[in-house]
Amino acid sequence: MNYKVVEKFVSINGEGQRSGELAVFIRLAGCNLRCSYCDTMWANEEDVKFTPMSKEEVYDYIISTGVKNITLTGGEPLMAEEISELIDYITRDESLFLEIETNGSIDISPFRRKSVDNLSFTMDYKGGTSKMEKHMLLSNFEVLSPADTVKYVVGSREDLIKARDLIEEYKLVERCKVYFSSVYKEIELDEIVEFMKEFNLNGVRLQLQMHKFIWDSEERGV
Ligand SMILES: C[S@@+](CC[C@H](N)C(=O)[O-])C[C@H]1O[C@@H](n2cnc3c(N)ncnc32)[C@H](O)[C@@H]1O
Ligand SMILES: Nc1nc2[nH]cc(C(=O)O)c2c(=O)[nH]1
Ligand code: SF4
Ligand SMILES: [Mg+2]
Repeated sequence: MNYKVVEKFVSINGEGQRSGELAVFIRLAGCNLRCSYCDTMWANEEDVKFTPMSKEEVYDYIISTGVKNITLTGGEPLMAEEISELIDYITRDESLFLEIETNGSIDISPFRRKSVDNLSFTMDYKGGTSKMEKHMLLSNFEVLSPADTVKYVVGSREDLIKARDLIEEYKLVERCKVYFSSVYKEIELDEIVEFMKEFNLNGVRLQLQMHKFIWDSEERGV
């Protein structure tokens, strides 16, 4: 089985629990959603150029970098055929830590491995601004573990209000990490902070896409 790799690179992880640390990025082609704000829509085009790589070739590339954090992303990585083989192949090396960026529309339970503790999901909840909210699979909230993250990429107060409601309904802060991220340049960052203060959102963390402060926001391979 070959995976459609559109990008592979080492950078600083700009998002999530390991942001600021080095990470190897494996970006796969294709996505089942079309978020209004997607900053990687080029990877989802039908005719996007990719390098077909086997799980062994992906693993060998990862090892060649000497970097221990891996971010498997896309596009939507969990929609790739036989993706669990790649996930299992990478995580069998306990010196590596695999983080999967996923869009919240795909059931993550088949990929959860009880015995594996070097795998974490960073799962979006797509709010109204994305125009993809109807695709959210709420049952995923029951599958998340303390190692995982729910990421709300917010572009409006309505997105924030929905996030707050779900955080409360599913007691998410007790279940996993909860991050707010801004749709890039769509919402004033202090509006998010004021919202967190207004509703005493203890345990929720505001993240900024660090890589967009280091490089141009359109830059690829970073
Ligand atoms: C490109 S997506 C790929 C993984 C997966 N398809 C998803 O959406 O979670 C990686 C992350 O970038 C975020 N993202 C995409 N476009 C963005 C933007 N314009 N501003 C902020 N975050 C963005 C997504 O919400 C997601 O958390
Ligand atoms: N530097 C950097 N960090 C990231 N963390 C998650 C990313 C993603 O596109 O999934 C990403 C990305 O595209 N670049
Ligand atoms: S799910 Fe992720 S890759 Fe797909 S369109 Fe939305 S942000 Fe882009
Ligand atoms: Mg990105």
